[in-house]
Amino acid sequence: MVAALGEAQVRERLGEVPGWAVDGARGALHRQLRLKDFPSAFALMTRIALAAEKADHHPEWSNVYNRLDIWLTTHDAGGITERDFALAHVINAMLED
Ligand SMILES: C[C@H](O)[C@H](O)[C@H]1CNC2=NC(N)=NC(=O)C2=N1
Repeated sequence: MVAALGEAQVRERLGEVPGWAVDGARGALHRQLRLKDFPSAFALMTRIALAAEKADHHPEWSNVYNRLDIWLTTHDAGGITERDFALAHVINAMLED
């Protein structure tokens, strides 16, 4: 089991994952994206879903048309862990393609 990172550790590491912020109320990393349209948003969600399943680490998210909100938190640890930063990195890399 992975341990939740402390608040200071999380803030220190935020610089590694541009675009992500801490959502304190949810105890999660949060990023909001606006894609070109719904197919673009859903295509990205499909890619994220496959990567998440492979890593056995799954996002919380909300999609409205071209907007996608993603929260990364580790339910087993009750907070933000290395696994959330790892998935944030993977998502950011997808956005660079
Ligand atoms: C049994 C399975 O490995 C766990 O339930 C995994 C699945 N995906 C998960 N995803 C997230 N975000 N947090 C978890 O703690 C988690 N746990």
